[in-house]
Amino acid sequence: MEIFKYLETYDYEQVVFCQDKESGLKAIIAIHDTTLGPALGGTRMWTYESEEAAIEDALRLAKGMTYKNAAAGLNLGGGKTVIIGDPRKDKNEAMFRAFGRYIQGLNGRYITAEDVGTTVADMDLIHEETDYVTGISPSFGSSGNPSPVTAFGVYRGMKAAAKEAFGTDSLEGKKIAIQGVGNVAYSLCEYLHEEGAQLIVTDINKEAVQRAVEAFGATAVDPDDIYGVECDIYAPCALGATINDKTIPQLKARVIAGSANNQLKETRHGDLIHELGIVYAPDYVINSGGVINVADELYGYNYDRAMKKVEGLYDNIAKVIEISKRDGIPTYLAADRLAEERIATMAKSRSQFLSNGHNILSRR
Ligand SMILES: NC(=O)c1ccc[n+]([C@@H]2O[C@H](COP(=O)([O-])OP(=O)(O)OC[C@H]3O[C@@H](n4cnc5c(N)ncnc54)[C@H](O)[C@@H]3O)[C@@H](O)[C@H]2O)c1
Ligand SMILES: CC(C)C[C@H](N)C(=O)O
Repeated sequence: MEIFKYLETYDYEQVVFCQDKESGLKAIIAIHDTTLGPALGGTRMWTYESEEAAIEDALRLAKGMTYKNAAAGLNLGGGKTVIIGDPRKDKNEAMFRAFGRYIQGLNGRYITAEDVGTTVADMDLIHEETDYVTGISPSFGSSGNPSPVTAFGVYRGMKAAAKEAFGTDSLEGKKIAIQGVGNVAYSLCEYLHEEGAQLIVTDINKEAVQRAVEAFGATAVDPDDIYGVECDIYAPCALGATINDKTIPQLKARVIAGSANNQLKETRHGDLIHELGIVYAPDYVINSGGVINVADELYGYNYDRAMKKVEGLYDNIAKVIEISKRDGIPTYLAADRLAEERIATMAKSRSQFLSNGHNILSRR
């Protein structure tokens, strides 16, 4: 990978490599764009096949956060961290403390939170070293685990997409196929069950499936069978890239709305589902409830205020659908347009000179 060429092509600002031999920390902080404000994005801990794969993931995820935060209406830029390691075996206190010091060194250009493989307890350790961390324990007056709020946002966005496909946003009696019933999807199931939807679930973890079957009367299917089940809505809530050449021909759903990041394997798959008339709620718009929730901590966390904002994801998805119809483009492109237009507008409105503590006048 020619790293500077890549950074230049996709307009990245900064990449920071962090290592601490004693604790085993190997982390990459990628800051994509801070036009709207400091870069906020979670820390993912994962066993990568190679260092190059880890760098690529950090870069891809950081750019995704620029778009997610912009489309969510947050005054925040995009960044992300990956820590190379097995979250079940390789974590220790010193590692997260060392990482916290690296974040502090960025002096507020990057703010972190949870992502795959990291928890509220890890954020609390980072918080020992820096204030530039969110999603820490509610005992600090913070928002804690973002997953239930992400789920609420997915529920609201799903209703908006259903309105477009079925003419009503009621999910009562709708058959909804859910891939992965982890943290986000279990809470999502609660909302859907409450509204009277029929749930079909799958997970590679049999206990997670059993829990959903018992709590919500869900029907369980094998992981490979979820794409082809008779349903109205497909909710990808596990990994990315599940909308691809192999799965699209199997889909019976008229709506795709789920929490997973990077659902389209390639952008052309977004074109394909659009041509098939499937209403796709773009991943980074519908799953932005978590980041909206943790971002509220920056104002002094207020649960009701955060939930009110997340409730508004119904309107965000409706807006994306409206742009898609107005401009005759797939919804994934409409979402990009929404984010890019906001960044461009704010960049213009900020071009006015503002004196700060480090300009020449202050040194006189
Ligand atoms: N947690 C949040 O607030 C949040 C916010 C935005 C986006 N997301 C995204 O939503 C998705 C789910 O997040 P989560 O926090 O619930 O994670 P999680 O790890 O709690 O849940 C994911 C579930 O998917 C299952 N799974 C993995 N591979 C599978 C497969 N091939 N088939 C079926 N099931 C499979 C896992 O066993 C697990 O139960 C992730 O893609 C994450 O990046 C989460
Ligand atoms: C800041 C975090 C809560 C972000 C979350 N991991 C996401 O992908 O949106």
